[in-house]
Amino acid sequence: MSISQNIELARESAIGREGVSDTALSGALKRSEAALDWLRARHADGGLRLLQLPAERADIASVQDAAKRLKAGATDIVFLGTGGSSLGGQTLAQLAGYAVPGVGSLRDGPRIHFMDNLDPASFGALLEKLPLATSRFVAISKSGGTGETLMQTMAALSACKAGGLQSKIGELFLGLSEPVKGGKRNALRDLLEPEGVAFLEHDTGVGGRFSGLTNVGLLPAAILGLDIVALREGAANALAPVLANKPAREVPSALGASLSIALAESKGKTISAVMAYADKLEKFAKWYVQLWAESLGKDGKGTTPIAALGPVDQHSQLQLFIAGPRDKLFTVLTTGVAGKGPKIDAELAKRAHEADFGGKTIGDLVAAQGRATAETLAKNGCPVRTFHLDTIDETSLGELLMHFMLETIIAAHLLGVDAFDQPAVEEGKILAKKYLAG
Ligand SMILES: O=P(O)(O)OC[C@H]1O[C@](O)(CO)[C@@H](O)[C@@H]1O
Repeated sequence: MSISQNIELARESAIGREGVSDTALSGALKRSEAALDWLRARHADGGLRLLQLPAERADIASVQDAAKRLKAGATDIVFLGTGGSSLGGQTLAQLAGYAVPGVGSLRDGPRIHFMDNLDPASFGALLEKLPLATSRFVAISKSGGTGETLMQTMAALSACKAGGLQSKIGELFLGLSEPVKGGKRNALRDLLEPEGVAFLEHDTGVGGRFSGLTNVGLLPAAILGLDIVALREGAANALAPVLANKPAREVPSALGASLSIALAESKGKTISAVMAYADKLEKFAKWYVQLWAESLGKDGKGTTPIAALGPVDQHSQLQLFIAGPRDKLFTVLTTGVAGKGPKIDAELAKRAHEADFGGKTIGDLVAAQGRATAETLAKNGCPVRTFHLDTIDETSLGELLMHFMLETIIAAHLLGVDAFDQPAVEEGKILAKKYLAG
């Protein structure tokens, strides 16, 4: 295991009445045994594809090949897709420097653009400024029918055609969507295949928000030079305790889910705030928000996820976190940054009235801040669980993603909701299409 979870600062015995009682936690852990049995059964019968992914290697070569083809001669690679068709990829890409606050644009290699939000100004500017002949477009949609992705793809196609690149569309574009089956139409395929665009197949058994470790997330990761097998190996580390038939309290994902739901049910902690102390985990927190929200928010149930980044959000949300309503469970993620980064000159530190900064590294301060935030929250009666990753690499990130996917599935069992659908978002989509047509 390359990550460790600690829930001690979320217990009533440690922080007082706002913490989880032993009785409530034990009750939820007991109920989560059924979820673990279900996961083990689905792993054995292959009924939940997500659980096969950690051991899957058959698709690695096709992802590597596609990455190599896309990268050849490319100045820019544009990912078209939204929600789960983008966030997993962004999370992995950030490990290789994509969109790391402040320094993402300094990365070597092709520029990477994830156009996950639809905005006419951004997309218009992108198409105007991109060197289209050396750009590649990857259109990702499990269903093939998401309006935002179709709009982006059509606009990009038209721009390339207008730029005299009609004969090159097959080289410039790649699609990633479910295969057509049962006569069901797939709009993305209908749009791109007649132009000679090849497709990678979206795993039919893995929903968008759970697809970060399929080719949806692994393709951008491979383009950015990450070790995609190590991502899967990391995921196996999170799955191993589930499969090892351990009791729920020894399975980190079951313990996390039980803590969360026990605190929601017994102490009204209806908000789950994740605060990561690493720029490279900023997208991870956004990915978590979609995963938790779309999987659990059903039938009047669910808890509301919040993403925060440390230390910067100490200067933004922390006041509310510590002194606002007592409705949150905090998850603080720290990494082994002590001793890392630029070292501070002692003389300069004195002149800045911070003599104690002298001889310390930036990582020393960030490590101290992560620890201090968790302890301050706890001292103020706010339940906190901590995660520590010594290194943020492919193995630990793969483990982290799988941990949270398992935790979400187990939490859904505890709440009695279906983790894998999202019926409520369909209503707005239908109405938006009606307004557009009218
Ligand atoms: O991959 P698709 O089918 O384009 O869907 C994109 C996103 O839209 C949703 O279906 C609904 O918002 C998400 O669940 C999904 O990740």
